[in-house]
Amino acid sequence: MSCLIHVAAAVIEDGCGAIFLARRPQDKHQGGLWEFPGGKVEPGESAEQALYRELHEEVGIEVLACEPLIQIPHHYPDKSVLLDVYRVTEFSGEAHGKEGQKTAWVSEADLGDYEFPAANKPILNAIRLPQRIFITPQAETLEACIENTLSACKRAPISWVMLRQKQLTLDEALSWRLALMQALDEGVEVTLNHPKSGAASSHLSRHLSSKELQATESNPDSSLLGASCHNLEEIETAVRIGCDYITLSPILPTNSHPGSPTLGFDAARQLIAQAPLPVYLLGGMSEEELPHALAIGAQGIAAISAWSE
Ligand SMILES: Nc1nc2c([nH]c(=O)n2[C@H]2C[C@H](O)[C@@H](COP(=O)(O)OP(=O)(O)OP(=O)(O)O)O2)c(=O)[nH]1
Ligand SMILES: [Mg+2]
Repeated sequence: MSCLIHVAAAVIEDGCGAIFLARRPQDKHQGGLWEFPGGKVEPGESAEQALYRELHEEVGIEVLACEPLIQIPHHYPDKSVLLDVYRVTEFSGEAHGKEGQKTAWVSEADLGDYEFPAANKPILNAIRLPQRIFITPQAETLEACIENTLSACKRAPISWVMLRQKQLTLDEALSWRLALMQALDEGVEVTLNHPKSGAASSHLSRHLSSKELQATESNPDSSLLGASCHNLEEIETAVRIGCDYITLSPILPTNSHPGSPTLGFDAARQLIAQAPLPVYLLGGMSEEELPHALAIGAQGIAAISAWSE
């Protein structure tokens, strides 16, 4: 860990859906690529202090409010960095390229048009992914599944649903997914968690069990891919095959697996620190646990019963 260069970087938001980017000078490491402004944490500084200083020096703003977004350890051939990324939600001053660098306010949807250093892929995922994943409880019928999901969406601002109905064939699961999408508000993502999902058409958001993860060579297309992980080895596999996010479980005891060993928040925190991708805590999670999950660096929580009656 000691050879990692600690860097504080900022996702500066204008409150209307745009994010401020700067272009790295040609002569610097990763030169010519777009970046989230920031720089190296100096000895004696906290990451947050470095963030405030760098944003004052590089883009001429004073940070008024920020929150941790994600930490990414990344190894380039020539150096290793630990990107400590914060969301800057309030600031004073007008952001501009104080050191002559090119800058742009870019809408979240257009971030994909910009070329970033390789370490930044997880930042882009952390920006676009929500804090909650609702996993559908096993349902006898499609109608019951829709009903369960709609009622969960009424209890919390859920914009991501994982359709997990292991009793269905792949074709049935695909048609349930379409029906579910039609029943939900526009913009709610439905990810398929099914043992045969690899055989479905590409461009489908999919979630792999840890067993399927072991059998997957790489992310074959650019669609959103996630995996269930329980330990560091599985996390490393998920990163290697190009997963966009993972769930980490079991965090706390659950009714569905009484007596099973759990990770707890401390082990989860240590695993998250080593995971260069957004992590959702799973197992015994509820709205009350969400702030705790965010505080240890998780992207959010995934749950079945948290938002059910
Ligand atoms: N600020 C920033 N750095 C990034 C991003 N992605 C990424 O890989 N990096 C890497 C590139 C550099 O190796 C390192 C940041 O160092 P830096 O060159 O910005 O450091 P600095 O502002 O303190 O400038 P200096 O010491 O070179 O004068 O982190 C990103 O999005 N933002
Ligand atoms: Mg910099």
